[in-house]
Amino acid sequence: MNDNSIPSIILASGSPRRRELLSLLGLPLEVIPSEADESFPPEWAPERIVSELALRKAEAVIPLAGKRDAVIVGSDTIVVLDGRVLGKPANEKESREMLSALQGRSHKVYTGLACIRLWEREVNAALRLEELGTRGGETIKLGDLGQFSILSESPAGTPAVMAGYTESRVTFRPMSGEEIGGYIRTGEPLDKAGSYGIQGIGSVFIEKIEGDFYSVMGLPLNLLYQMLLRYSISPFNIG
Ligand SMILES: Cc1cn([C@H]2C[C@H](O)[C@@H](COP(=O)(O)OP(=O)(O)OP(=O)(O)O)O2)c(=O)[nH]c1=O
Repeated sequence: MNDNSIPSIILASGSPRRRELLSLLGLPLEVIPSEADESFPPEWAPERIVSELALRKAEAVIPLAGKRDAVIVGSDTIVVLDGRVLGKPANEKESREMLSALQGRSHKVYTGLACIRLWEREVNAALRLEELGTRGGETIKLGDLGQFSILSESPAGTPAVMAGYTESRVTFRPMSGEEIGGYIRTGEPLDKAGSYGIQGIGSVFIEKIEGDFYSVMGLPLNLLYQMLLRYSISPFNIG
């Protein structure tokens, strides 16, 4: 297989971190940021929030992607502490509150991932928008890291839409008020779920991580790899 026969991966995200991580796979890559609605009902479980938001982000890019051979990838990350969902902080005050709550203890990070296969030729274009409502297909577990489900299939049996999540646990060491203030002044926390970046200077506050580093950073490459294999796309077929 050469580069031309591999469908483009379209990353439905404005996140530079997700782009950086996805580019590690070495597959043909494009970015189309998604404008999807990211609200959710309060009763949703974390697994559902991130899976559905990842799918919504990917769906929103379908009309922009056009008709061609491609896979749209959407992702979403939340931090959960004592059952409370921490998204991105609205301002420095919220950032300080989040970091004060996270320091000296463990929390969970959930990252959702969704893939939608697009086909150029109508005959194979099984994906119709109404199919996206289909639920309840095969579910594949990835040990205790997470799982993904195949949500619809093409007539040829090719999985068209997949969505899933990973779950990791991150433990912060205790932080002083000065450390929290100093960290906020670096600007790193402001565009990140939970107000920290495990991949940046925030790493100095991390005591340990149980789970997947790249999931905490925003894109589970291991989960994505498993999904892409279902489309017969592998980074190891290149060259
Ligand atoms: C916990 C944590 C989150 N994050 C980031 C990943 C995500 O970019 C962000 C969570 O917000 P998201 O809403 O998941 O993503 P986004 O708005 O940045 O990008 P898009 O919706 O366009 O895909 O927080 C880190 O970079 N490091 C971390 O350690």
